[in-house]
Amino acid sequence: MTEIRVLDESQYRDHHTLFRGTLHHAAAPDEVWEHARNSYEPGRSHAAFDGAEIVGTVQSFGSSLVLPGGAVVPHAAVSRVGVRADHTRRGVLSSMMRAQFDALDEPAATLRASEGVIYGRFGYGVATRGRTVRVDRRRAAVPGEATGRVRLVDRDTAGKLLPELHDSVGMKRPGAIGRWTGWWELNLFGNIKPDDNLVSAVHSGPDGDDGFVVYKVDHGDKERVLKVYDLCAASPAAWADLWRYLIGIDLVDEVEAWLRPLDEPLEWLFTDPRAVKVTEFEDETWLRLIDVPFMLAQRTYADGDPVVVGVTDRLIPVNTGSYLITPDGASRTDQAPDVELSVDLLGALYLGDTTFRQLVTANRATGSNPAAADRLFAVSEVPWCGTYF
Ligand SMILES: CC(=O)SCCNC(=O)CCNC(=O)[C@H](O)C(C)(C)COP(=O)(O)OP(=O)(O)OC[C@H]1O[C@@H](n2cnc3c(N)ncnc32)[C@H](O)[C@@H]1OP(=O)(O)O
Repeated sequence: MTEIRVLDESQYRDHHTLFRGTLHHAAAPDEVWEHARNSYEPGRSHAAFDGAEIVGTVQSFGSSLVLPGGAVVPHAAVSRVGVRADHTRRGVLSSMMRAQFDALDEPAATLRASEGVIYGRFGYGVATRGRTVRVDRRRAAVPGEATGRVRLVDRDTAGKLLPELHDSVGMKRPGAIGRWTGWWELNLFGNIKPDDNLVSAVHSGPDGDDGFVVYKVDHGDKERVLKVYDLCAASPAAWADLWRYLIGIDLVDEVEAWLRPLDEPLEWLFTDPRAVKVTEFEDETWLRLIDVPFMLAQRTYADGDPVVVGVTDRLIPVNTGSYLITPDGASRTDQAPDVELSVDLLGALYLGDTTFRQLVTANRATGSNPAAADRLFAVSEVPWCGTYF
């Protein structure tokens, strides 16, 4: 019999070690733990206990989420989900997920999934996706002249400047999430070996700093690949200048950027569209609407006739019901639904990555006129997060 408990500070390292073990990694050495410990926030780490032993973990970080229309709501970034191999497939994760939903104050949660079959049953749906691109540096040219300036910054400067810039520049597109202090420490600046040549560059335009890129050059046997980890820009001009800068760096064969927005118009930026090869499409954000009425009321809708959406939620039954969606907003209703779907699929639709028509075609939702719902849920920009955790 396992019991789910919220951990205190003295148990965080055991939590971390158990989770790493489920990914087949050894326990973190002290120098890595020094950075990882700062990502633990009070009251946000659950573990499953079998007697005195931890056999499962879940965790979340306090964050925010940008919605269609620009509203920003609190959001929980869920991570470090793992169950010890000798305790899997007996409901441990299911119990931890329930305990986590009960404990969370945020109306929505997102995660990155290790496998595609795990999280739908818990109400998470694929809400943003990304594409990995490789740019042949010698074939890529950006017409015109740079309009701003790109300057390299050292790691200490980047550690102060980039979080501020992400807050102002990176929180525009629906799907973007606020980065917590521990994210920066663990992902970009803390957990980096001294010989890792991670480079940060900041763009400034007429109104000051308005974009940045973080990258590293890998020296392979045959080719040198510049890998872009992070690229944010406030304007098309800053975005074009940052790419112009990247393809201008000497002793590089290819520029690879992982999980970029599906609508990033690189093929239109370079004179030769074939300089860009898409090497992968991947799901990025898995979104769980925890408070469905609140979340439906927070995003905006396009013009169109009113539609009633019927939602079923097995784990959080209070969400189950019908919602009237109009160009002015969303509210509960007793009317019969025009389209019906489960909460994981509402998560997939919510930011605009997929459509009712696609889900009805794939037999995942029902309704005779999905196009009417799609008109209301239509967005002008493909949602994308850009923050891996
Ligand atoms: C956000 C992140 O941290 S992503 C990282 C996720 N962690 C990992 O991938 C680490 C390795 N895997 C694990 O630790 C475990 O297998 C977990 C956490 C994925 C699943 O934990 P479990 O305790 O086995 O899940 P639980 O027993 O509650 O399963 C619930 C249901 O999901 C199914 N399920 C769970 N994991 C999987 C899986 N990997 N593949 C297929 N089905 C799965 C179960 O069969 C069960 O189905 P049922 O309700 O029809 O019986």
